[in-house]
Amino acid sequence: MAGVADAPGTLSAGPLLDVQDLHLDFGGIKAVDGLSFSAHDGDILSVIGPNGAGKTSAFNCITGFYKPTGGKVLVEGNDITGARPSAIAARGVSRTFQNLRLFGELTVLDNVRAGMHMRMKQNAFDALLHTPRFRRSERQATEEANHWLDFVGLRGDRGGPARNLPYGEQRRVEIARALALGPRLLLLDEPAAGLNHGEKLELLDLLRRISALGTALVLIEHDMGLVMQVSRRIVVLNFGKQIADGTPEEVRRNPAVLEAYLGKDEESHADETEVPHD
Ligand SMILES: Nc1ncnc2c1ncn2[C@@H]1O[C@H](COP(=O)(O)OP(=O)(O)OP(=O)(O)O)[C@@H](O)[C@H]1O
Repeated sequence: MAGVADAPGTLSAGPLLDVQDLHLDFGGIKAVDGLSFSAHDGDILSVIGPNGAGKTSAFNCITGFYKPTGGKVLVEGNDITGARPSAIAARGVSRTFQNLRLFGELTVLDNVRAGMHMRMKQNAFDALLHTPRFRRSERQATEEANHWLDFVGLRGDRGGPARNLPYGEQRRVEIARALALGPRLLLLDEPAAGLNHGEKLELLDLLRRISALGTALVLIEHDMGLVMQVSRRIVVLNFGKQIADGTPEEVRRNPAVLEAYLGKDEESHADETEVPHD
């Protein structure tokens, strides 16, 4: 049987991520109540639903921050259900958080380099003596960090503390840090939150470029304009239950989805981004 101890990178013809009948209960609250979906290389999939629908809880189960009370999560066919976040990250699963989790006092570059250390071959001896191997790998880490900061389009100062950057720039740094892990699968929790219109357009372009690298993206996002433009598929949750899974067009017309959002129309349209078609 496949397990967490299997060799990483096992090739499989199946989906990259396979979530099967996932459940998470908090006492009497069914935060996630039977979620199933899968994602393949380069996919862009969004998980949407009203506030409290269970989206972040589902992300936390997939990435090991919560232990699901039922169901399975498979990455490349390997069962990672309930594994520690670091073990899941080592499988090529990276994420960002709804609330930024940068090290504010560290430089922008160091924040991104911090994302790489788990895959760098260094030991305490190398670091202490500043061996040629240590210096080489530090140089390589800096080059890679700069590459990812270029990739996300960071304009601000890379040598200063991360907290000095404007909010939209900090969000880019968080994505650069997640990319520096070299993920096969990247989960982004509300990447457009707090961004202005121009920044949302840049985010849309960035998401497409990440997907073009072959990395699968799963987003939680409230901005329906962005979701409808960028997603290949959309999974809809309401009160923990999965009420739809389909293309943007299918989901837009689904009566259960319309009902879940009924009365929230004005609110959801208020932050809608009009983004150009291809
Ligand atoms: N740590 C927790 N303890 C108890 N209940 C929780 C906890 N985390 C989430 N919940 C509950 O689980 C349900 C799902 O919450 P969750 O944050 O996953 O929803 P969400 O769809 O991500 O919402 P939002 O769009 O507002 O971020 C809610 O009823 C919430 O109150």
